[in-house]
Amino acid sequence: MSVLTLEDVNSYYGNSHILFDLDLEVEQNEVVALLGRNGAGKTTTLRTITGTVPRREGRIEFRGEDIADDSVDKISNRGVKLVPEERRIFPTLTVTENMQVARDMSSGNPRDIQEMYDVFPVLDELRENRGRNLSGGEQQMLSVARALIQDPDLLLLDEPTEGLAPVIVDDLYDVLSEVVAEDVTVVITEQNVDFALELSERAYIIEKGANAWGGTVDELNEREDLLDEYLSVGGAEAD
Ligand SMILES: Nc1ncnc2c1ncn2[C@@H]1O[C@H](COP(=O)(O)OP(=O)(O)OP(=O)(O)O)[C@@H](O)[C@H]1O
Repeated sequence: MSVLTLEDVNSYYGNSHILFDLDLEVEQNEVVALLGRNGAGKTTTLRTITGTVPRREGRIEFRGEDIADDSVDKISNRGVKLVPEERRIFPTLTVTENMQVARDMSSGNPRDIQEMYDVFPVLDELRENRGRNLSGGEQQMLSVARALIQDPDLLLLDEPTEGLAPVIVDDLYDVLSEVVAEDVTVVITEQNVDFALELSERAYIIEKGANAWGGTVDELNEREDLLDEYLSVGGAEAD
Protein backbone atom coordinates (compact mmCIF):
# COMPACT_ATOMS: atom_id res chain seq x y z
CA MET A 1 0.00 0.00 0.00
CA SER A 2 1.20 3.45 -0.87
CA VAL A 3 1.81 5.65 2.15
CA LEU A 4 3.01 8.77 0.38
CA THR A 5 2.70 9.99 -3.19
CA LEU A 6 4.10 13.18 -4.64
CA GLU A 7 3.23 13.87 -8.25
CA ASP A 8 4.46 16.81 -10.31
CA VAL A 9 5.16 18.80 -7.16
CA ASN A 10 6.54 22.32 -7.51
CA SER A 11 7.74 24.29 -4.48
CA TYR A 12 9.15 27.75 -4.05
CA TYR A 13 10.82 29.93 -1.44
CA GLY A 14 9.23 33.27 -2.33
CA ASN A 15 9.98 33.67 -6.01
CA SER A 16 12.74 31.05 -6.06
CA HIS A 17 11.49 27.95 -7.80
CA ILE A 18 13.15 24.99 -6.01
CA LEU A 19 11.25 21.76 -6.78
CA PHE A 20 10.33 21.04 -10.39
CA ASP A 21 7.57 18.46 -11.12
CA LEU A 22 8.93 16.16 -8.44
CA ASP A 23 7.55 12.61 -8.14
CA LEU A 24 7.98 10.36 -5.14
CA GLU A 25 6.30 7.15 -4.01
CA VAL A 26 6.74 5.51 -0.61
CA GLU A 27 5.15 2.18 0.26
CA GLN A 28 4.16 0.88 3.69
CA ASN A 29 7.17 -0.19 5.81
CA GLU A 30 9.66 0.90 3.17
CA VAL A 31 12.81 2.88 3.82
CA VAL A 32 13.43 5.26 0.94
CA ALA A 33 16.59 7.34 0.52
CA LEU A 34 16.54 10.79 -1.03
CA LEU A 35 19.99 11.46 -2.38
CA GLY A 36 21.57 14.41 -4.11
CA ARG A 37 24.24 17.02 -3.81
CA ASN A 38 24.21 19.97 -1.48
CA GLY A 39 21.33 22.23 -2.43
CA ALA A 40 19.65 19.63 -4.67
CA GLY A 41 16.34 20.10 -2.85
CA LYS A 42 16.23 17.19 -0.39
CA THR A 43 15.35 19.27 2.68
CA THR A 44 12.84 21.27 0.66
CA THR A 45 11.17 18.00 -0.37
CA LEU A 46 10.79 16.98 3.27
CA ARG A 47 9.52 20.45 4.20
CA THR A 48 7.01 20.25 1.35
CA ILE A 49 5.75 16.91 2.68
CA THR A 50 5.33 18.35 6.20
CA GLY A 51 3.67 21.50 4.83
CA THR A 52 6.26 23.98 6.13
CA VAL A 53 6.98 24.86 2.50
CA PRO A 54 3.56 24.79 0.83
CA ARG A 55 3.65 23.23 -2.62
CA ARG A 56 2.32 25.54 -5.30
CA GLU A 57 1.45 22.91 -7.88
CA GLY A 58 1.15 19.15 -7.82
CA ARG A 59 -0.45 16.36 -5.87
CA ILE A 60 0.56 15.14 -2.39
CA GLU A 61 -1.31 12.20 -0.94
CA PHE A 62 -0.83 10.48 2.39
CA ARG A 63 -2.57 7.13 2.75
CA GLY A 64 -4.72 7.98 -0.27
CA GLU A 65 -5.87 11.35 1.07
CA ASP A 66 -4.99 14.70 -0.44
CA ILE A 67 -2.86 16.56 2.13
CA ALA A 68 -1.41 19.21 -0.16
CA ASP A 69 -3.49 21.99 1.39
CA ASP A 70 -3.39 20.72 4.97
CA SER A 71 -1.81 22.84 7.70
CA VAL A 72 1.53 21.82 9.24
CA ASP A 73 -0.31 20.74 12.43
CA LYS A 74 -2.83 18.66 10.55
CA ILE A 75 -0.10 16.84 8.63
CA SER A 76 1.78 16.23 11.88
CA ASN A 77 -1.42 14.91 13.49
CA ARG A 78 -1.76 12.47 10.62
CA GLY A 79 1.46 10.91 11.89
CA VAL A 80 4.07 12.48 9.63
CA LYS A 81 7.09 13.37 11.81
CA LEU A 82 10.23 15.15 10.68
CA VAL A 83 13.58 14.91 12.45
CA PRO A 84 15.15 18.12 11.15
CA GLU A 85 18.82 18.50 10.34
CA GLU A 86 19.22 21.07 13.08
CA ARG A 87 17.72 18.69 15.70
CA ARG A 88 15.87 21.33 17.75
CA ILE A 89 15.94 19.66 21.12
CA PHE A 90 15.13 21.75 24.21
CA PRO A 91 18.51 22.79 25.67
CA THR A 92 17.36 23.48 29.22
CA LEU A 93 15.25 20.33 29.59
CA THR A 94 16.65 16.96 30.56
CA VAL A 95 16.61 13.99 28.20
CA THR A 96 13.55 12.57 29.97
CA GLU A 97 11.78 15.94 29.91
CA ASN A 98 12.53 16.33 26.20
CA MET A 99 10.88 12.98 25.58
CA GLN A 100 7.96 13.79 27.87
CA VAL A 101 7.24 16.99 25.92
CA ALA A 102 7.25 15.05 22.65
CA ARG A 103 4.98 12.46 24.23
CA ASP A 104 2.57 15.13 25.49
CA MET A 105 2.45 16.69 22.02
CA SER A 106 1.47 13.42 20.40
CA SER A 107 -2.01 13.27 18.95
CA GLY A 108 -2.05 9.49 18.69
CA ASN A 109 -0.94 6.69 20.98
CA PRO A 110 2.57 7.58 22.06
CA ARG A 111 5.03 4.94 23.18
CA ASP A 112 6.42 4.74 26.68
CA ILE A 113 9.62 6.58 27.51
CA GLN A 114 11.07 3.34 28.84
CA GLU A 115 10.56 1.74 25.43
CA MET A 116 12.71 4.46 23.92
CA TYR A 117 15.39 3.90 26.55
CA ASP A 118 15.43 0.24 25.56
CA VAL A 119 16.07 1.22 21.92
CA PHE A 120 18.51 4.00 22.83
CA PRO A 121 20.66 2.75 25.74
CA VAL A 122 22.92 5.79 25.25
CA LEU A 123 20.02 8.00 26.29
CA ASP A 124 19.13 5.77 29.20
CA GLU A 125 22.45 6.64 30.77
CA LEU A 126 21.85 10.35 30.21
CA ARG A 127 18.28 10.62 31.51
CA GLU A 128 18.94 13.56 33.81
CA ASN A 129 21.36 15.42 31.52
CA ARG A 130 20.18 18.65 29.97
CA GLY A 131 19.89 18.91 26.20
CA ARG A 132 22.59 21.56 25.97
CA ASN A 133 25.11 19.23 27.62
CA LEU A 134 24.67 16.42 25.09
CA SER A 135 27.14 15.79 22.29
CA GLY A 136 26.02 16.11 18.67
CA GLY A 137 25.48 12.37 18.39
CA GLU A 138 23.52 12.19 21.64
CA GLN A 139 21.37 15.10 20.49
CA GLN A 140 20.70 13.31 17.22
CA MET A 141 19.67 10.15 19.07
CA LEU A 142 17.35 12.22 21.27
CA SER A 143 15.92 13.94 18.24
CA VAL A 144 15.11 10.59 16.60
CA ALA A 145 13.76 9.21 19.90
CA ARG A 146 11.45 12.19 20.30
CA ALA A 147 9.96 11.55 16.87
CA LEU A 148 9.67 7.80 17.46
CA ILE A 149 7.95 8.18 20.81
CA GLN A 150 5.03 9.69 18.92
CA ASP A 151 4.72 6.39 17.04
CA PRO A 152 4.87 8.04 13.61
CA ASP A 153 3.20 6.63 10.54
CA LEU A 154 5.87 8.19 8.39
CA LEU A 155 9.27 9.22 9.76
CA LEU A 156 11.28 11.78 7.81
CA LEU A 157 14.98 11.92 8.70
CA ASP A 158 16.89 14.91 7.36
CA GLU A 159 20.62 14.21 7.17
CA PRO A 160 20.86 12.37 10.49
CA THR A 161 24.64 11.92 10.20
CA GLU A 162 25.37 15.60 9.55
CA GLY A 163 28.26 16.80 11.71
CA LEU A 164 28.72 13.50 13.56
CA ALA A 165 32.07 11.79 14.16
CA PRO A 166 32.44 8.45 12.32
CA VAL A 167 32.25 6.39 15.51
CA ILE A 168 28.96 8.08 16.45
CA VAL A 169 27.66 7.51 12.93
CA ASP A 170 28.21 3.78 13.56
CA ASP A 171 26.19 3.98 16.79
CA LEU A 172 23.42 5.87 15.03
CA TYR A 173 23.43 3.26 12.28
CA ASP A 174 22.96 0.47 14.82
CA VAL A 175 20.02 2.27 16.39
CA LEU A 176 18.37 3.20 13.10
CA SER A 177 18.71 -0.30 11.69
CA GLU A 178 16.83 -1.54 14.76
CA VAL A 179 14.21 1.15 14.25
CA VAL A 180 13.64 0.40 10.56
CA ALA A 181 13.35 -3.32 11.26
CA GLU A 182 10.09 -2.47 13.05
CA ASP A 183 6.98 -1.60 11.10
CA VAL A 184 7.90 2.00 10.39
CA THR A 185 7.97 3.81 7.06
CA VAL A 186 10.93 6.11 6.58
CA VAL A 187 12.25 8.68 4.13
CA ILE A 188 15.88 9.55 4.80
CA THR A 189 17.99 12.25 3.14
CA GLU A 190 21.74 11.91 3.31
CA GLN A 191 24.99 13.22 1.91
CA ASN A 192 26.49 10.08 3.39
CA VAL A 193 25.36 7.81 0.57
CA ASP A 194 26.71 4.58 2.05
CA PHE A 195 24.86 5.20 5.30
CA ALA A 196 21.55 5.84 3.53
CA LEU A 197 21.87 2.92 1.14
CA GLU A 198 22.67 0.47 3.93
CA LEU A 199 19.36 1.36 5.59
CA SER A 200 17.16 1.72 2.52
CA GLU A 201 15.41 -0.49 0.01
CA ARG A 202 14.80 2.12 -2.68
CA ALA A 203 16.34 5.45 -3.55
CA TYR A 204 15.64 8.60 -5.50
CA ILE A 205 18.33 10.90 -6.79
CA ILE A 206 17.36 14.55 -6.94
CA GLU A 207 19.31 17.02 -9.02
CA LYS A 208 18.45 20.73 -9.15
CA GLY A 209 15.04 20.09 -7.60
CA ALA A 210 13.96 17.44 -10.12
CA ASN A 211 13.97 13.65 -10.31
CA ALA A 212 17.21 12.38 -11.84
CA TRP A 213 16.81 8.68 -11.06
CA GLY A 214 14.71 6.27 -8.99
CA GLY A 215 15.00 2.57 -8.34
CA THR A 216 16.03 -0.10 -5.89
CA VAL A 217 19.19 0.17 -3.86
CA ASP A 218 20.43 -3.04 -5.50
CA GLU A 219 20.06 -1.37 -8.90
CA LEU A 220 21.80 1.76 -7.69
CA ASN A 221 24.71 -0.20 -6.28
CA GLU A 222 25.30 -1.54 -9.80
CA ARG A 223 25.34 2.00 -11.23
CA GLU A 224 28.63 3.59 -10.31
CA ASP A 225 28.05 6.02 -13.16
CA LEU A 226 25.02 7.47 -11.32
CA LEU A 227 26.88 7.70 -8.06
CA ASP A 228 29.71 9.51 -9.83
CA GLU A 229 27.48 11.78 -11.86
CA TYR A 230 25.06 12.88 -9.17
CA LEU A 231 26.65 12.12 -5.85
CA SER A 232 30.42 12.42 -6.33
CA VAL A 233 31.08 9.37 -4.23
CA GLY A 234 34.65 8.81 -3.21
CA GLY A 235 36.07 12.00 -4.60
CA ALA A 236 36.04 15.76 -4.47
CA GLU A 237 33.34 17.52 -6.40
CA ALA A 238 34.46 18.82 -9.76
CA ASP A 239 33.08 22.27 -9.14
N1 LIG B 1 14.72 29.38 3.34
C1 LIG B 1 15.18 29.43 2.08
N2 LIG B 1 14.98 30.50 1.30
C2 LIG B 1 15.41 30.56 0.02
N3 LIG B 1 16.09 29.56 -0.60
C3 LIG B 1 16.34 28.46 0.14
C4 LIG B 1 15.90 28.32 1.50
N4 LIG B 1 16.31 27.12 1.96
C5 LIG B 1 16.94 26.51 0.93
N5 LIG B 1 16.97 27.32 -0.16
C6 LIG B 1 17.54 26.99 -1.47
O1 LIG B 1 16.82 25.89 -1.99
C7 LIG B 1 17.68 25.01 -2.69
C8 LIG B 1 17.50 23.61 -2.17
O2 LIG B 1 17.95 23.56 -0.82
P1 LIG B 1 17.74 22.29 0.11
O3 LIG B 1 18.14 22.68 1.48
O4 LIG B 1 16.39 21.74 -0.10
O5 LIG B 1 18.80 21.31 -0.51
P2 LIG B 1 19.40 19.98 0.09
O6 LIG B 1 19.43 19.02 -1.04
O7 LIG B 1 18.65 19.60 1.31
O8 LIG B 1 20.87 20.38 0.45
P3 LIG B 1 21.65 20.40 1.82
O9 LIG B 1 22.29 19.09 1.89
O10 LIG B 1 22.60 21.52 1.64
O11 LIG B 1 20.63 20.64 2.91
C9 LIG B 1 19.10 25.57 -2.53
O12 LIG B 1 19.41 26.29 -3.69
C10 LIG B 1 18.97 26.49 -1.35
O13 LIG B 1 19.87 27.57 -1.46
